[in-house]
Amino acid sequence: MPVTPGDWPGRALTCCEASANQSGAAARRARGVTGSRWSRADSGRLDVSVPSMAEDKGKEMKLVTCTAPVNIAVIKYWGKRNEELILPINSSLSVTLHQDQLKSTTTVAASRDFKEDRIWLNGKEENINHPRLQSCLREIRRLARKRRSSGDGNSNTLTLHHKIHICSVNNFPTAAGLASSAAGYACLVYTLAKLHGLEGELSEIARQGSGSACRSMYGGFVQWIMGVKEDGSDSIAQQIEPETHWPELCVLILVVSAEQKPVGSTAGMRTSVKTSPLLKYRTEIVPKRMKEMIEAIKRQDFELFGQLTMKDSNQFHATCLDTFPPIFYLSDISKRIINLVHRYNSHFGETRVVYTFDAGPNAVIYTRKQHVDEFVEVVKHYFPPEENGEQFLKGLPVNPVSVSEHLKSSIRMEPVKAGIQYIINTRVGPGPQLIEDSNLHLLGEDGLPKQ
Ligand SMILES: Nc1ncnc2c1ncn2[C@@H]1O[C@H](COP(=O)(O)OP(=O)(O)OP(=O)(O)O)[C@@H](O)[C@H]1O
Ligand SMILES: C[C@@](O)(CCOP(=O)(O)OP(=O)(O)O)CC(=O)O
Repeated sequence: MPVTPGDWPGRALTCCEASANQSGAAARRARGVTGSRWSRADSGRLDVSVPSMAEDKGKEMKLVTCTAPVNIAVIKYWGKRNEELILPINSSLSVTLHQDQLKSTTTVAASRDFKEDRIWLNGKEENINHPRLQSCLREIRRLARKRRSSGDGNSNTLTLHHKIHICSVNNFPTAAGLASSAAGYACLVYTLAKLHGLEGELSEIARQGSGSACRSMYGGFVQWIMGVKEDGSDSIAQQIEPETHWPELCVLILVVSAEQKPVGSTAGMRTSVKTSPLLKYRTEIVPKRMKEMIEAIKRQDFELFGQLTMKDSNQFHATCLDTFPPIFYLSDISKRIINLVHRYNSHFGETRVVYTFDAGPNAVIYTRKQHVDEFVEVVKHYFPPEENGEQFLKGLPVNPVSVSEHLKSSIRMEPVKAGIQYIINTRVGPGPQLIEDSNLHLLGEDGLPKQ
């Protein structure tokens, strides 16, 4: 999906939920809906009210909208021991990115007038029978029934019997190695939980949409504990520190390519599990790395955090190369970025910037506030943006500074024009949010995507 400049300015969001009482006409429209045709509610205002049991007997549609963040692992998850339940072969750890820059937004509507469950993703109707989507829907409904029968919480009986419509958008490229599945499934599970009035541990369900999604259920610094139980009930995410813990930590995403990647994470890790001896060795190394990484984060030790992050990214990509046939996620530009980071750090004799790469060529750079301006300038110098290209710097503002000749002579690299398409400047952020403003629902009064 192309990213339009209008996607970038962020908005702080708060909580609430809304239900729309449909007019008879709107309800009839929803009943008559077929195929993937989009139509727009012709009468404007949504009547926002919390449904009561009396209203339940009438034509009632309950709408909930939430957002969820992307997370980028510093200790990577790669490989499953159970494909169906999505149970990993090692624990992993990530940083949740701020939703002012990158987020999924999902609206779920429940109505007795809906004939079937449906989903629209980034403006296009998708198959609701996708097994991972079905796992999330099934598990949320199971949890809602369980909570209801145990009289726990305020689980909402109204919505349990109704079919639902789901509409979701990402404000960044989907399936391009920017963790859209993590934000997307976390958002879906969180929104469904709000619809059913469910609180508490939900990462076990998000995990069944996409493994890395369980970590997007929390803000700040998050570990996914691999667990040992066969039913996966102990394979859950846990927050290590909240988003406020390390205020100097900054994140730059260097987008090399926003194209869909040739080998998806699911297929890639499946082949690695079958063929890579290095991946087996990795499972022995990760437990110690996890401990050290948690310590580094707690102590705000950037040197250790950085060394572990880069080594873990490199080992993940070495595992991909050790897979047979090999998987290449890093491009020549990615490798140049790796060299640039090492030369930059060695010029200063300390770790100032660190890289990590997921299943794609885009670099995620972790650094501290005091180095952002200079490093962005260095990136611009070695990867000069295309004139008339799209806006190069998105997200948080950066102050222009000059790069010293001394630094340039240490780095000594040939600039590559337009090697990097754009940079997203962001920071550590909170977990999923419920949206208060009913104007922001992605589904209209008729239960169909607004155009
Ligand atoms: N907002 C969303 N709501 C529901 N599902 C989504 C959403 N966004 C993405 N997905 C699902 O995730 C899939 C993309 O996942 P994929 O792993 O291929 O890419 P990625 O998550 O962007 O990259 P990576 O996991 O390697 O960082 C989509 O095809 C779709 O099925
Ligand atoms: C390289 C990674 O980003 C892999 C993410 O894999 P996914 O979570 O997308 O895979 P599935 O569980 O099959 O959906 C590393 C990470 O995020 O830890």
